[in-house]
Amino acid sequence: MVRFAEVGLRYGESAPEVLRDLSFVLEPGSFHWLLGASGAGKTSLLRLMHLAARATRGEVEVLGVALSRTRRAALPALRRRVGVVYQDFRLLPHLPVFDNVALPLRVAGRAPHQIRADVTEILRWVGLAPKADAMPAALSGGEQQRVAIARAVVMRPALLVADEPTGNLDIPQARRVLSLLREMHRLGTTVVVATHAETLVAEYPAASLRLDAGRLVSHG
Ligand SMILES: Nc1ncnc2c1ncn2[C@@H]1O[C@H](COP(=O)(O)OP(=O)(O)OP(=O)(O)O)[C@@H](O)[C@H]1O
Repeated sequence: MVRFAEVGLRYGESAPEVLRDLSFVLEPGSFHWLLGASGAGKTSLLRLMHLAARATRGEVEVLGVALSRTRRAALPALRRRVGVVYQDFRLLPHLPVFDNVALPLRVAGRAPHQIRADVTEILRWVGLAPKADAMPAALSGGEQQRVAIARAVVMRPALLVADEPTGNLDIPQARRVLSLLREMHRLGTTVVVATHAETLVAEYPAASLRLDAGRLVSHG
């Protein structure tokens, strides 16, 4: 579950709040679009959800953990339960596909045979098993995004957030990426997808959070 109560965020002490008075609950296993004009605060809201930023007021609870009452030392373990996908993929360019996907498992200290099995399985799931040894630059944008999704879900996160994941893709590639995010939802993951892609939203009507100038203007 994700719960925000009266949350505000400002970047710097004298800066204005970019998120204001956000209160909502996302039930476990739900799928939400995150909508709003450019600058409305979508990326900032997702950063709070994947613990890349800390609320400057109010309470954020991620997967049942109230962050204001949590020691810093406990955050890496919580972070490992949240998968993140970005518009610009953020793959490591000097590593082949397999190693990009293996990275979170290596950081978590998993055994090599387990890493091989998990990465092979997840690459098959995103349809990229034959590209395991390819370098990211040799892949299409859609393929790179599917590698990024594989890396985000290889730790089997309970929460998956995607920030404009189809922004750099054409419609067929975007549909394929979205179908993977939907499949994660079908498998029980809580999923939040920020997007401007009204075509995709129309094709897949789902609950949404809509921001306007840092405020939540609709949820449902
Ligand atoms: N690191 C930062 N430092 C200072 N201000 C920031 C920072 N990141 C975002 N902002 C400001 O916060 C506000 C919300 O930005 P944010 O990126 O969250 O919006 P967004 O809805 O994701 O926009 P877009 O759709 O263009 O990506 C903007 O006014 C932006 O300038």
